[in-house]
Amino acid sequence: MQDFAPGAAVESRRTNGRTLATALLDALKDRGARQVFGLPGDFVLPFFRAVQESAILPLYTLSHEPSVGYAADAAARLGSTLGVAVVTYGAGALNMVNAVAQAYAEKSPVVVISGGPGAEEARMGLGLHHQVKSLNSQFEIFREVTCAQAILNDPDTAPFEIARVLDTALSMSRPVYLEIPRDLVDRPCPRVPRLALPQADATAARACAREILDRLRAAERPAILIGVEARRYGLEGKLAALCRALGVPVATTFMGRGLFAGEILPLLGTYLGSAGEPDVAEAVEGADCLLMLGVILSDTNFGVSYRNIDLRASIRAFDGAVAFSHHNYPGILLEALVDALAEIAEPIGSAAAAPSPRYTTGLVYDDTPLEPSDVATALNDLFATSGVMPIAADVGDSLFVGLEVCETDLVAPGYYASMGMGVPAGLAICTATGRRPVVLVGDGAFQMTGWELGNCRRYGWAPIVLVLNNRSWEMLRCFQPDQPYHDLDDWHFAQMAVPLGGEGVRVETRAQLKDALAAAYRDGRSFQLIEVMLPRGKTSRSLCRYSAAMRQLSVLKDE
Ligand SMILES: Cc1ncc(Cc2c([C@H](C)O)sc(CCOP(=O)(O)OP(=O)(O)O)c2C)c(N)n1
Ligand SMILES: [Mg+2]
Repeated sequence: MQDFAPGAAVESRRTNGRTLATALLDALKDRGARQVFGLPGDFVLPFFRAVQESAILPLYTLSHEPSVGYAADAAARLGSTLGVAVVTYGAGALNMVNAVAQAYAEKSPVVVISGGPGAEEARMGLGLHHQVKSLNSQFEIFREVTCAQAILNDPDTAPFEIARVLDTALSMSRPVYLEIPRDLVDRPCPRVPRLALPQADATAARACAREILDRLRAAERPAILIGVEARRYGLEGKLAALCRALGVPVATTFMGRGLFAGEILPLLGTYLGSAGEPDVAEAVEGADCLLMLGVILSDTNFGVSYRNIDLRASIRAFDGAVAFSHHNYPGILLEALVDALAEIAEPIGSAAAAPSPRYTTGLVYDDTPLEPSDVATALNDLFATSGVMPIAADVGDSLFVGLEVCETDLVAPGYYASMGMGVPAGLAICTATGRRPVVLVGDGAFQMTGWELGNCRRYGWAPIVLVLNNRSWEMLRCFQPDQPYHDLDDWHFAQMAVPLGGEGVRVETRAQLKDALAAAYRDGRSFQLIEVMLPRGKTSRSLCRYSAAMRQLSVLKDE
């Protein structure tokens, strides 16, 4: 049982008119949540009413629960804070499991709040609508994709359960699950206490930092690889300063793409193994001491390299521990380690703040038919003159086109890689940052959640949405070229934009794309859908290299 901050017990006897619902909403806001995404149902209507009437957090509803989960996940990533998804019991919550699984795999602190059966109806002994097997089935399903869970069925313990679950979401940076019985929503409830957060062991962090620096100093070719925890724990500024002080070359992982936008540090670029820039691969794979900070050891981060990284010569700080080749330091939070390293940092290498990695610009204005990488070049040209915009990229070639756009904030599921996040994440960027995003999404992924654009008008959202329409599941065709089921029909998405409340245009040439982007940038009154027609069988340079490397690797493994 975790300790509570002093005075928590005293506070617990005063409710000050708070209810279980408003105590939960206050606790979410106190811990950094900025909005609630949701889709109601009868089990959660009482809680929805409390969200609406209390106005503690703004409420945005979307049209399908996977999108609610993706939007809450994106809001969490963008703000390095809690994202909130409120859904009904059964049909709603279980519809969102995949999005929450993605948040778990990619370390995003989404708070799932599901309405649940009240005590009386639970005792009726009848199967309830939306119930699957037992009344606890949903709780058990979410246990597998979250790091902490609670059913708030006891108002006396509810404040402490809420504190335990929310503070675990923040410290682990992973999703959590709260079920709120619909007959308890308005029950009086004291303020949710602040837990006494686990104190970082500064002595251990300093000892670990000294050992790391000794190893980096002793190495001939040290390198640093930084992953998503840098964003999840809001450490990009501290890490950029540390890397400048050390003078060691830095790369980000595939999932860490978009980190350090606007920061100055010796950043080589994104490590993509043999599918990326050779000099970046050489620096990472050839390092005789690779310091990995906040990196998920996944196939998408490391799976495409001819040379396996020598993990025995690497040091990995992840999930609150630091692993060396033959020993570990448990209980070292990343921020405590970065602070300890910064205390003793000195120049080890001579890698100066590198010029920003190379990105293609100068798309020729002519009638040449478009290819996927032209989209990145056109965006780089736009950003060079108008300033960068945050990007949400879906899975398919749009994920790889996003790699070819210059450094900017990027939300993309680069590891769990579920389709459907692009448009909902773009809508979340509108609410979480107040900035106008660019969404990169393929036609297949747009068929899944693109319709959420129909919610833009009532909330005043105006994303620029680039639908890469190759009438194909093209990324799958890269892996399996000879099947007709990768061919999709032409859905003419641009023609659907106006009925959904936006503007749409179909483009086929480089000149048409440049004109459409310029017009979309000028028109912030509604969402702007640009349907980019692309040939089947053509992919971006990055996806082409990635799939070639995957094929080459599978050939090598078969030999
Ligand atoms: C929810 C979901 N379903 C299926 C997949 C498998 C899958 C891909 C990955 C490998 O798992 S890439 C891809 C095709 C994407 O098509 P589209 O959006 O049109 O993009 P593009 O044509 O650029 O490929 C699928 C179906 C997935 N990642 N996520
Ligand atoms: Mg496609």
